[in-house]
Amino acid sequence: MTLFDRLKADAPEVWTSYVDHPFVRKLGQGDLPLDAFKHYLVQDYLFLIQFARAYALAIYKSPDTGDMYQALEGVKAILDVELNLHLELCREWGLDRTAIETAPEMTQTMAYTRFVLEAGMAGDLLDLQVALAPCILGYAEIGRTLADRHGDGLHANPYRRWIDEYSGEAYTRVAAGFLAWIDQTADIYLTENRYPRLLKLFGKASALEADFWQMGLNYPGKR
Ligand SMILES: Cc1ncc(C[n+]2csc(CCO)c2C)c(N)n1
Repeated sequence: MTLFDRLKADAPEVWTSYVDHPFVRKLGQGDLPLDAFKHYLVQDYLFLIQFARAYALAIYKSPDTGDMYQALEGVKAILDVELNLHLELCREWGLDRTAIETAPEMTQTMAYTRFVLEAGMAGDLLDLQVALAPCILGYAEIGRTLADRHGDGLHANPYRRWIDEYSGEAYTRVAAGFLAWIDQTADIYLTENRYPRLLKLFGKASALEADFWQMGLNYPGKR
């Protein structure tokens, strides 16, 4: 069993509250209000800036160069791919980079990103990876679930691009690489007596992901 499967099995409720959140269901059904998605995506851009810093911290916390290169791939995936995908989508709604980067950061965005950064600063690479895991592996699970559940109707779904991105081959490979990377670190650092603390980090990060979706549903101007 992978460390990720063990963590999920020990935190089933909070994990489901994240990967099966009403925001995710609506995204898959295509009936999520566009204003909710826009609000989410602008905050997600701000989230990713901090997340790139967390991945950069993983380079600093790496025990060897193999880990450093793995973490570097994560930094590049965010700065070269993810942020540009967000900018492209936002441009279609008339929002440019300056508008997004000067948008006020929501409390939920701040809470989640600073939590991950703090987990990494206070701990070792394994703590940081466990705090990052719901984000990296949860989106792969969500993408796969939505593509399986709504595959036939996706051509008519306005959020198809997002679902295609996270269910696609390239992202599936990123997630598989991350899954193997955590287990490799666990082989070095994991002892049974530190498992409860890792489970707490995993549960908290998953809860903060669910809060992030909820923030999207509570978009400004919602009646
Ligand atoms: C709130 C929130 N959680 C997770 C992701 C997913 N994600 C974050 S960084 C990254 C690229 C990793 O290589 C991916 C897929 C997101 N965008 N926003």
